[in-house]
Amino acid sequence: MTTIAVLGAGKIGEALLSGLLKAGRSPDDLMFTERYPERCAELTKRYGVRSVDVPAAVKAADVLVVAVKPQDIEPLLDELAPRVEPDTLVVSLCAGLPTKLFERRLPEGTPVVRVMPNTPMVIGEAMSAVSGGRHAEPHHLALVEELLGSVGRVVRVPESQQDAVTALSGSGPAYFFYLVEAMIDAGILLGIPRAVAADLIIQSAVGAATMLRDGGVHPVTLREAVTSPAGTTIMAIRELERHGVRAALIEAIEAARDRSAELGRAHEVD
Ligand SMILES: NC(=O)C1=CN([C@@H]2O[C@H](COP(=O)(O)OP(=O)(O)OC[C@H]3O[C@@H](n4cnc5c(N)ncnc54)[C@H](O)[C@@H]3O)[C@@H](O)[C@H]2O)C=CC1
Ligand SMILES: O=C(O)[C@@H]1CCC=N1
Repeated sequence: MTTIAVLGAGKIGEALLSGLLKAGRSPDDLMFTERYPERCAELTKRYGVRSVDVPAAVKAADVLVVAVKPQDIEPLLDELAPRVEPDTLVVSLCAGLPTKLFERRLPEGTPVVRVMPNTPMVIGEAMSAVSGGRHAEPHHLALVEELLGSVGRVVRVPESQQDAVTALSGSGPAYFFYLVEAMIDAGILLGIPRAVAADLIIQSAVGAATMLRDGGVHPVTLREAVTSPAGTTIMAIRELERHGVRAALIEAIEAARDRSAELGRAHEVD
C-alpha cells in the first residue's frame, strides 16, 4: 500500500487524513507532520495516525503531500531539499504555488503534482483539480488521481488554469456557506426561529445541489422552473439583480484568482 505523509495537518491536511481513513485506508499507511505538539496529540487521538518529523516522513513515505500555507513554504522546502529522494512523489495542495517552485528547490527530477482540492473532502465529496509538473509521469498522475478519487471527484487541468480553479472550487465551498449564512439571517428577519430557518435553507441547498449534479439540466432552466409569472421568486431575483449580486460574484472570484497568482509570484526568482 502507498504510504502517505501529510506535511502540515491544518484544515485541509486534516480533511485529507480524515477522508482517506473514511475511504478505507489504514492509519498505518498515513502519517503527518505538525509544528505544534498539542495539534499532533489531538490528531493522533482523533484518527490514530502517527505524527512524525520531516526526516522520518521523507524516509517512510512514498508520497509527500504539502499542506502548509503558501506563506510557510520556504522553511519547509529548506527542510525537504537535502532529504527528498528524486523518486519520492511530492504533491502540493498550496494555493498559488507553481510546480516549478518545488522543482527548483528539490533534487533534480523530483516528480511534483499540483492539486487544488476543497474541504468537502472530509465527507468524500471533494472537487480536486490536478496538474503535473515537468517530471510528473502518467503513473504519478494516476496515483494522485486514485488517492483524490477516493475522497471525491478529480479533474485534470493545465497548470495555467490552477489559479482560476483555486478561486472557483478551492474557495467555492466558502461562497456557498456565506450564502447559506445570509439566507438564514433573512429567515431571522422574517421571524422564523434560527434552527427552523437553518433546516429550511440547508435542505433547499442540498436539494438544489443534487438537482444540479444529478439532473443534467442547466441552472437557468432549473431557476426558471421556480420562477412563476408575477410570483414571489421574480421579486427576489429583481432585488438580487438590482444589488449587482451576479457582478459581485464574478468580481469576487476574479479577486480570488488574482490573489492566488500573487501568492505564486511572491516566490518567483529572476
Ligand atoms: N482550507 C482550504 O479549504 C484549502 C486550503 N488549501 C491549501 O492548503 C494549504 C493549507 O491550508 P489550511 O489547511 O487552510 O491552513 P492551516 O493554517 O489550517 O494549516 C496549515 C498547517 O501547517 C502547519 N505547518 C506550517 N508550517 C509547517 C511545517 N514547516 N511543518 C509542519 N507543519 C507546518 C501549521 O501549523 C498548520 O496547522 C494552503 O496552502 C492552502 O492554500 C487548498 C485547498 C483548500
Ligand atoms: O483561502 C485560501 O487561500 C485557501 C485556498 C483555497 C481555499 N482556501
